[in-house]
Amino acid sequence: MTSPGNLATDLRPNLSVPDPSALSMRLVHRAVSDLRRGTPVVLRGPEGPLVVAAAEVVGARGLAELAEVALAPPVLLLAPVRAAAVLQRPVPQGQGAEEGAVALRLPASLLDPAVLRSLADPVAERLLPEMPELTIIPALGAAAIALAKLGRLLPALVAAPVSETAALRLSLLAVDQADVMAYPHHAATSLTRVAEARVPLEDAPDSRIIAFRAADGGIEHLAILVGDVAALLAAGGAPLARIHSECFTGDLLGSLKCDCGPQLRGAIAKMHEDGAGVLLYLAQEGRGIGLVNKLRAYTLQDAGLDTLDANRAIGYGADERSFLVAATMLEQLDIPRVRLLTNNPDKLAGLAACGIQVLGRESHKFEGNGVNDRYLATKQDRFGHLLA
Ligand SMILES: Nc1nc2c(ncn2[C@@H]2O[C@H](COP(=O)(O)OP(=O)(O)OP(=O)(O)O)[C@@H](O)[C@H]2O)c(=O)[nH]1
Ligand SMILES: [Zn+2]
Repeated sequence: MTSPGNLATDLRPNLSVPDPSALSMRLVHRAVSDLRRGTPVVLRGPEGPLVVAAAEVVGARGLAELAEVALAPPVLLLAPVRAAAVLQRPVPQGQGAEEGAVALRLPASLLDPAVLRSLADPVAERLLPEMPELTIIPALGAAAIALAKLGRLLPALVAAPVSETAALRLSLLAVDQADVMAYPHHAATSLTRVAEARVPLEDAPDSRIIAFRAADGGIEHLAILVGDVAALLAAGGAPLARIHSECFTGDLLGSLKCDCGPQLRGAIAKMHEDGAGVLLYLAQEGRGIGLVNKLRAYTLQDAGLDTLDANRAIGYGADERSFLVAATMLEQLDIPRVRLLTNNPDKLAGLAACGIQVLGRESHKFEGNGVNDRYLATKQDRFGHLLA
């Protein structure tokens, strides 16, 4: 008979076989959680370690911890567009603009949570009394901005060179810059199916929902399978597919500001009419900037910016999504070829680049409603969305 001790030994994973991606993902995921709660973290890179804290959420305690371990006065890392807005002048080439982060020297009087929030947030009241000087920390700055974006925080961080020994004394987490940059790829390729169920839908009674979770334990992505996709593929066909990024306002509340609600329901209805199809419902709210930032972007749109410039003004790219998530899900669903319902050329190119055969495109357009007309026009004029 096997004793409980032996059984435990048999089930123990072989820790002598390293799984670097699992370890690095775990660290990055923890670092993101720390940043979100205002705790500083250490970022290791070729230029030496930096301690960073998110300007949006850091409080007096976080700033005191940062000061305790810093080897030099802190700077504020900002995305170039935000830095230019704070300085009220363009950030010249060679000053971090092309590296993804610009560092502003922070006089001690500005090391205050409310002032930092106002520097980070284009929607907040401007509290900056004087113009700070520009300094540059190129590569590590870019990784810090990337870490804040992973946490869907405003990409603005207080940062300073750090003594790792001092950081260890305060139990601050340390993470490698390369791991931060590799994280999205690892998360997308580590998705596995975790649950599924038959869920009859109003527009497609023969539907199943399948949930996928990444190895980091982050938010799940969903696939909605309509009809018998496997049978269609076995007969040599290519099913309709829709990559739909989550939109709380449009999908759930019927917001008039976008076309997501009609696109979601419309795609499912089309798949039912067509006999089968797959809709990938991706946890990439607001083109990957998150709901909180999308609300900020909406406020900027009310002040006159379009949907693209509003994203940039808060320090994010126009579209932060990666469609590797969608390709991994299709692969796991054994769907190697699709006809894509979309007007977005990036989705076609993104899927094809990840090895999915995109055998055709079906236009997926809905009439404007009077409120979303400018949004739809911007998608066409500035994102290059296809006309028909
Ligand atoms: N940041 C930001 N995101 C928005 C805005 N309006 C809608 N979104 C998001 O855009 C995403 C919807 O885009 P998709 O439905 O994938 O469509 P698309 O990229 O326009 O391409 P199509 O396939 O042609 O529809 C959702 O995540 C929405 O939350 C906005 O003004 N700002
Ligand atoms: Zn929407």
